[in-house]
Amino acid sequence: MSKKTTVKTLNAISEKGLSLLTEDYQLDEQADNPEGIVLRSYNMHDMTFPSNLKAIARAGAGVNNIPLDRATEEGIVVFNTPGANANAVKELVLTSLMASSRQIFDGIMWVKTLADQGADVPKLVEQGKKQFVGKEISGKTLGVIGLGAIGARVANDAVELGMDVIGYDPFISIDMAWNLSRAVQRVLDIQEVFEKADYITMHIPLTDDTKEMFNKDTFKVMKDNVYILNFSRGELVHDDDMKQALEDGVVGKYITDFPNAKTLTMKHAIPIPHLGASSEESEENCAIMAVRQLMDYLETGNIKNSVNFPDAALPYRGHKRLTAFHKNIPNMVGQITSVLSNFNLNIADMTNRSYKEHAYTLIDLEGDINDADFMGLEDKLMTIDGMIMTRVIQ
Ligand SMILES: NC(=O)C1=CN([C@@H]2O[C@H](COP(=O)(O)OP(=O)(O)OC[C@H]3O[C@@H](n4cnc5c(N)ncnc54)[C@H](O)[C@@H]3O)[C@@H](O)[C@H]2O)C=CC1
Ligand SMILES: O=C(O)CCC(=O)C(=O)O
Repeated sequence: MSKKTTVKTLNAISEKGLSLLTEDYQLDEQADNPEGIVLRSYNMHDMTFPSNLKAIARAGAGVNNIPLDRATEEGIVVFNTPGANANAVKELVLTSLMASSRQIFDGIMWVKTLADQGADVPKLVEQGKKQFVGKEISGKTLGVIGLGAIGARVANDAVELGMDVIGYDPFISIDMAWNLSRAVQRVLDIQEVFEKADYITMHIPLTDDTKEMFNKDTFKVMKDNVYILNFSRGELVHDDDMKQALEDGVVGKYITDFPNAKTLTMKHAIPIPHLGASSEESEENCAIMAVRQLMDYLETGNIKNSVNFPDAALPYRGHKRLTAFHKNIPNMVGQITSVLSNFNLNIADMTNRSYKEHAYTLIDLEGDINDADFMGLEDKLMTIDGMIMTRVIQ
């Protein structure tokens, strides 16, 4: 019996996805040395990668919880599931936008304080409700920073709700640009969003460039009483500056899906316990996509939706296949094919794709090849300068 491939989960992953793992796999939450890992927001930064680990599948969008550079250096592919939870996040953004604008959260908290007022409750409600007069969003300006899977959906639906929408994304993909409503006004300078918007929602990854993008300098430019929605990552906002801006009334409300000890005590902050992607549908979509991508890579070497390797695929026709991940430098393919010819192995098909400083080569080998024909092949390939990882799939 051939050895099963071990997959470990680091968070609760929907059964709809995990049940796709066939009998060739064993799912083991305690495994020390799995070939694949599936996770959601688990922080992997302090984790040493197991020696057998080949792939990490993030059931979700953000990958700031995974040490990408280290994974790349160790030849471990990292996947995410673009768009799979975007509708869930969009719905919660729009819910929060409307609910906060109508002071629903404050109103609910207040009305609960009347619990011991007996028959007077209806009268007190009618007297007290004037504290919670809100604003309609129709006709107001929404600034959307980041027009990817979530931002584009939020922008389009906000247009349908009667808002004037300004969008900023200097790196927008062609697909997203096509999907964007023509009523969304795209701007090239983020300052324009800060200056004009009554509500600002951010849908960007956390990177060195975006960290604390919302700070006292950017608050200075914004309209007084602007509402800020953060369903992206807590670290995009400078907490102390936000606290001050809320106290000064520069920011009217801060709705954040990423509570921490500071935001929980901020006046006018509305903390949500990271529920953006927590819908049944989104959890299933993400798990199914993550597990499929992981299995495809482990079984065929094909890559789709990686954040650190190039996407690459060859139709898998049962050939013995060699995969190699290496530096994107001249003559790597030449050196690989030369090693193959020294081993008397003939190429049936191949592809080579690059992403930034790295490249990935998939080679199908022709004919009936025995295990013995591969003896020493991977060791030899690993002696090529710039080679990071090789794998024979048989
Ligand atoms: N609250 C939650 O549960 C969830 C949070 N997220 C967060 O939302 C973020 C966005 O998710 P998606 O829309 O699915 O990702 P995406 O990759 O589809 O879109 C991100 C967009 O941000 C743009 N962008 C990057 N840097 C930018 C910058 N400096 N200024 C303006 N635009 C910039 C990119 O060009 C891209 O279009 C994720 O990175 C993650 O951190 C995602 C899913 C669930
Ligand atoms: O898995 C989750 O609940 C978090 C989703 C998220 O933050 C993301 O996809 O970036």
